[in-house]
Amino acid sequence: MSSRDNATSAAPAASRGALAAWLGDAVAAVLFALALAQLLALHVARDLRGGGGGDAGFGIAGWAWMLLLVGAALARGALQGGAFAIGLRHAARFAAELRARVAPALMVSAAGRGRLIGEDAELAVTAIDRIEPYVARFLPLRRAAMLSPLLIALAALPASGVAAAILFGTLLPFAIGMALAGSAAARASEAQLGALSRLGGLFVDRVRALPLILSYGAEDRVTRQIGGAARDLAERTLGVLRIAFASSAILEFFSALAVALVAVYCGFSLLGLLPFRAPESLDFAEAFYVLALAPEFYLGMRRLAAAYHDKQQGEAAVAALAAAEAPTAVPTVAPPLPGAPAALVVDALVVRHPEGAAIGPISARWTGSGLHLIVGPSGSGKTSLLRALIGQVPVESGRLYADDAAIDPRALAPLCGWAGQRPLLLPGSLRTNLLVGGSNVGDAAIIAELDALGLASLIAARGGGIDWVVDDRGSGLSGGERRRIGLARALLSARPLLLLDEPTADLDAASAARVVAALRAAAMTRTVIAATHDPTLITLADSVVEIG
Ligand SMILES: Nc1ncnc2c1ncn2[C@@H]1O[C@H](COP(=O)(O)OP(=O)(O)OP(=O)(O)O)[C@@H](O)[C@H]1O
Repeated sequence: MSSRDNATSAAPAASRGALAAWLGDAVAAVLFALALAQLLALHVARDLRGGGGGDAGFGIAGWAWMLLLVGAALARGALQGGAFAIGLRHAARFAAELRARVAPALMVSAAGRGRLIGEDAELAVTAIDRIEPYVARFLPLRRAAMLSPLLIALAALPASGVAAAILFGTLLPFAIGMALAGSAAARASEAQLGALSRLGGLFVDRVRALPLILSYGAEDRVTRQIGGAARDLAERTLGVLRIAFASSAILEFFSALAVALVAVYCGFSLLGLLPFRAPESLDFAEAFYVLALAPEFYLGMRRLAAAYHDKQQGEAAVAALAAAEAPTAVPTVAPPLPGAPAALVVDALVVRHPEGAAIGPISARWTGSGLHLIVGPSGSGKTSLLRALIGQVPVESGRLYADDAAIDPRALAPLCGWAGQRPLLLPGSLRTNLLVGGSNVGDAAIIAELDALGLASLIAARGGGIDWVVDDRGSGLSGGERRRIGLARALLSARPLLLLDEPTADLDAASAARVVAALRAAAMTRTVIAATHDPTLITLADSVVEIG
C-alpha cells in the first residue's frame, strides 16, 4: 500500500471523532441561537404586556429556554475541547502507525530506489509529522466546512426561508472567488517551495564547498548567487502572501455580506418596511434566531482557511512519501540466513547504480574463513560489489548463493561487519561507535583491538579513554584514524563475514602493517572480503578476484 493510500485510508479513522465533534458544535450553535431568541422573545412579550413584576410573564418556558441556552453554551465549549483532544489523539495514533509501516519499508528498499537512507529518514520523520495536522485538523475541518453551511441554512429554514436563501445566495460568488484564489495560491506556493529548496540546496552546497570557494577567491560570485536566490524567494513569498490576503478578504467580505443582508432583511421585515412582498412574516424570536445563526454560516470556512497551511504541507508530504514508495523491483522482506554460509558464490553478478553504467558480470567463490580480496582499477566497481553483497546496490542480473542456495543479498547483511572508505561516526562515545553492531564486548577487548590497529596513542591523548565523546563529523580525527575506527567496529562485531573497503588506504607503512596483521588474525576464523589496491595485502591473500 502506498503512502498516499496509507494517508487517505487512515484519514477517515483519524478524523471521524474530530468531525463528529465539529458537527456537534454546529448543532450546539443552533440550540444556542434558538434558546437566546426565545428568551429575548419572552422578555419582549413580557415588556409589551406591561409586565415586569418578577417572573410572572417569564414563567417555566423562560427558565427552560434559559437552561437550554446555558446547556448549549456548555456543550459548545465541551465539543470544541473534545474535537481538539480527539483530533490530537487520532493524529498521534495515525502518525505512529504510519511511521511504523512506512519507515521500515522505506529503509529496506532505499538502495533499490537509489536513494540515500538519510533522505528517507527525513521523509519518515519530518514528512509524517507534517501529515499529522493535515489529517487531524485540515481533513475534518474541510468536511465540517462543507456540511456546516448546509446544516446552518437548514436550521434557519423553518424560521425564515428568505434568510436561508440569502445565506445560500452569497455562497455561489464566494465559491467562485475562493476557487480562483485557491488555484492561484497553489501555483504561487509551489513556486515558493521551489525557490525555497533552490536557496536551501544552493546554501548547503556552497557551505560544503567553502574551502574551495575561499581558495579560488570566488566569494563575490557565490554571494551574488545566494543573494539572487534569496531575492527570488522573497518575491515569491510576497506573491503567496498577496494571494493569502486576497482570499481572506474574499472570505471576510462574503461572511460580512451574508450577516448584513440577513440583518437588513430581518430588521426591515420586523418594521414592515420591506420594499418587496415577502412570502413570510417574521416575529421577533424568528428574526433574532436567524440573525444569531447567520455568522455561523461561514464559521466552518473561516476555520478551514486558518488551517490552509496544514493542507499545503500535508499534501506535499503525502506526495513525497508516495513518490518515495514508488514501484521497486526489490522485494521488501528478506529473511535473514540461519547462520554463516560455508561457501559464498557470486555467479555472473551484474550490478548497476540507478542512472549508472552496468558493473560486471562478476563471478567469485569464497569458501570458509580466509582473506579474500577484490582488486581492479579505480572505478571498476569494487565498492559497488561489496555493497551489492548486502543489498545496497541493485543487482541487475546474476545470482548470489550461500551454500548452493540462491539468496537475496539483504539476507546476508545481518551476518556482515562493514567498514567503508568513510566510516560513519555517530554522536556519542567512542565505545558506542565501536559497539554499534550490537556485540557484547568488554572494555579490555575493545582496548586490545584499538591497540592492535595502532590507535592506542589516539585514545591516550583524548580524555575519557573509550568513553571519549566523538564528534559525529569526525573532526579532530585524521582520515587514517577514522578509517581504523571503522575497521575496529567491524572487527569487534561478532559477525562471521567482514566486508572491508580499502582497509589499508590513508595509512603509513607501520599502521598499514598493524592493520594487515589484524586482518590476517581475523581471517583465521572469519570470512574477510576486502577491496584493495594494496600490493602487500594482495601477497597475503587466500584468494583474489580481479574485476574491471
Ligand atoms: N551512487 C552511485 N551512483 C551512480 N554511479 C555510481 C555510484 N557509486 C559509484 N558509481 C559508479 O560506479 C562505478 C564503480 O564505482 P566504485 O566506487 O564501485 O569503484 P571502485 O572500484 O571501488 O573505485 P575505487 O578503487 O576508486 O574506490 C564508478 O564508475 C562510479 O562512478
